Amino acid sequence: MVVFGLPVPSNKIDGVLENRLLLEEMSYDREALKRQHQNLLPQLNIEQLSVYNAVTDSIENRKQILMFVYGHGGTGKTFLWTTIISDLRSEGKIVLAVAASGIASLFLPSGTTAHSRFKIPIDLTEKKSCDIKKRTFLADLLHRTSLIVWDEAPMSDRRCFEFLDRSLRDVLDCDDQLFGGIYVLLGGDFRKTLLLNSTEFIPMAVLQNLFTM
Ligand SMILES: Nc1ncnc2c1ncn2[C@@H]1O[C@H](COP(=O)(O)OP(=O)(O)OP(=O)(O)O)[C@@H](O)[C@H]1O
Repeated sequence: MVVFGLPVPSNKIDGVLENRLLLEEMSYDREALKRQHQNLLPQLNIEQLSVYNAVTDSIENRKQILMFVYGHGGTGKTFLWTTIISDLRSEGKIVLAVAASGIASLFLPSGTTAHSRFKIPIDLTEKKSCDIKKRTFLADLLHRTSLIVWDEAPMSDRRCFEFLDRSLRDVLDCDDQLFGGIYVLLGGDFRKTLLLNSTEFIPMAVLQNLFTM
């Protein structure tokens, strides 16, 4: 760069360029996202808007939000996620959009499965946490993450949340806060659950205790 008289990138940018995971999350077309957000926001109904305001206010005020958005199919959860995600990503913030299944993740903007994103073990009986190590690209990404959106959450085994909680507390060195202090927005429909053993669900009472619903 110096030889060709070009500006040398700072060490900070070097870190981002090296980390493919971070680069992916920071390469969105922010102008296009801004336009998308400007188009979607005025269309939100009152309930969608109240969730939108709660999430954006909490991020602005740096007060952790743990929220569960419960709505049956077709009530506009994906529409709401897209509005929130386009807003935050247009401001350069990192939002990790995940879903319980691959099919559901396709409906989220740049969504992935929770298992793939957080390295949740396939066999949940074998381990006690996700395979996330400190000082890795994934740990760096999580350090910079503003919000996790987890769609179709009732379809995920409760151990997925427990493993992620445990791992984030460890990786983010924040043992006294749920999910290591990361803001978490869960959503889904309890009527759309797989026929699992009842001990594999997140009990409703636990959700009501920890999350705003
Ligand atoms: N506020 C809104 N204004 C206009 N259209 C909306 C609004 N909210 C939702 N929709 C439309 O309603 C339809 C269903 O919404 P959406 O897919 O977000 O529901 P969902 O709750 O995610 O459904 P599912 O749980 O089955 O995935 C979509 O076509 C979406 O564009």
